Amino acid sequence: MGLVSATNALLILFCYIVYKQILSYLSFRRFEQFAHRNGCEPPPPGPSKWPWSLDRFIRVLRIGQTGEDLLDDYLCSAYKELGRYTYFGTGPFGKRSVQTIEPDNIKAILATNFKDYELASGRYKQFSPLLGKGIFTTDGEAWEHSRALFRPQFARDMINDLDSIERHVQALFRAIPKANDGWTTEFDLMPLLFRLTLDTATEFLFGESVNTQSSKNPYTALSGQRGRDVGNSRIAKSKTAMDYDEAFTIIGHYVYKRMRYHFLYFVADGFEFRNAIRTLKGFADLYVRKAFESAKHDIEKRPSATDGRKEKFVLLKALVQDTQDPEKLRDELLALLLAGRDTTSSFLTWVFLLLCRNPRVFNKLRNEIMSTFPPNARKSQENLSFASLKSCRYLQHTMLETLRLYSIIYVNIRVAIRNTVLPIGGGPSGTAPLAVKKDDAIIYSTYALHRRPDLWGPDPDQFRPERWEGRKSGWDFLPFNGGPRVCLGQQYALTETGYVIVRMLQTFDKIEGIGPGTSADEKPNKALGVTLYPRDGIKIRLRIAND
Ligand code: HEM
Repeated sequence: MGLVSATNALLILFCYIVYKQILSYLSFRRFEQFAHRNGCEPPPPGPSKWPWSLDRFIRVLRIGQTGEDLLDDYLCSAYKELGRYTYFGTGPFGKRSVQTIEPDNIKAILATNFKDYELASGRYKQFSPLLGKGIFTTDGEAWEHSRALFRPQFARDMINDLDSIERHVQALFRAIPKANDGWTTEFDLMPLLFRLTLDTATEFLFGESVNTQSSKNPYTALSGQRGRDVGNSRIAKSKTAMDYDEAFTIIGHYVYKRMRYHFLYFVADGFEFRNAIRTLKGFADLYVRKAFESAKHDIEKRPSATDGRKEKFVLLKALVQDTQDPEKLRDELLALLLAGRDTTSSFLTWVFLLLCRNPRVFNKLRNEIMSTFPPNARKSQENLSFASLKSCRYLQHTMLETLRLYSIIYVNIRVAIRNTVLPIGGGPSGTAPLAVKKDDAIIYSTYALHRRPDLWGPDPDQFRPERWEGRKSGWDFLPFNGGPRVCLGQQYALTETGYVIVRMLQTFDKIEGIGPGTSADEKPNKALGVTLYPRDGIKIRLRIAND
């Protein structure tokens, strides 16, 4: 009896496998016909030598030991080796992918054929322990809903509130250690910038800053203040600024590992990761509680309280009106916080590292800032606005050049949800369209795109803001992505970064590099996490300006 049922089970399994093979064959036939109908030709295979690209997979896994630069030595060099900007790869278990840095192809994925793609299910796996189902891990109606909910937060008048940024910039100035010789002492600017953006992002997004910079020592607890502000929760009392800082960093490391480990992503897990996630979730819970408290307060409040004035949009309030589910609310808040904090701080860090490595640009930019925004600090604040920052050309060019060289979200991925076509990259000359099969992953790196010599000139690795003179950016420059899912915080990030640069250069007139990567003859090491940032921070001294 046992033998009969085992034989039956084997037979069923065999039939199932045959059935799946037939389905797969038919689907491939349909795909080939689709490719033929659309005049598509295949792209060249990638540079891997072993089946399923296992050699490249192992190389990525071992990058920590070999010391290779994942972006320069692995990713960009593959395009150089092949002499092509689009190639086809087969990953573990035969998973198909197209790697491309053709502007037309990226435009097709992100805009023209947007409906043919979704965010990789891989992203959900990599981020889900932290973000759950937030704007970064959803597609379709759920994503549209979140985006519509957030959009009013990014309107021009919301971004233009530079007073609140100024308060945090003042806290940054106080945190910079001064010596008695008119210079600062040697210090690492990076952690201070990361704290600055956590403070500004929480104020901008949630109406109340965590003020990590304002405690006497930024590494000690801030719980008293937070406890009072957001209700005496246990979490508020037990966590410190350092915890949050560290939690963000730890999570960044794990997300990077999970990306590198590909289908083995679940191996990059453990107590440290889960603990960091718990810390951040606790952090977001402070704001969830605040949102519920203020919603309750609004219900109790009499309607005349607004005095007929147009009420300011308050994101927390809008979120609470939308959902009463605390977990959903927390997922949304965490997604926004991660988007707002790590990106802008990484961007600011690269700006100052590049200025430090390029004294010529530093001096030119400072001269332009000092003539555009009068030197008197008080007056200069009044002159600073979204519009005046935009009109300071060399400032804008310096920011764009930084984003070109160090694209903060350095690599991205989409998955085809139906058979579709990419306009370029197929055939022997690479000019034919190529067919994309349902479930194929399209991987595009803006880091590599921004360093293509045919698009950016013979010196794509050089920091030269002047290259932006008279240049209009299109699909060859995508630090904020493009199409319907373009970054919501783009203008906010550029305004905040421009503001911080102006205030720093008004206050300090010389920058002297001390740590690794701060001089022009030494390549800075990169750290890849959720964002791309300098691995060694920026160890510098600054001279306090007299003008
Ligand atoms: C230099 C700073 C920033 C860079 C380089 C950047 C880059 C990006 C990129 C590349 C995406 C697209 C991700 C994807 O679809 O795969 C994105 C999306 C997004 N960003 Fe930013 N970002 C920055 C700052 C900010 C800030 C400050 C905020 C909020 C305060 C923000 C909020 C968002 C949101 C909500 C999305 C999701 C849009 C959607 O999926 O519809 N970003 N950002």
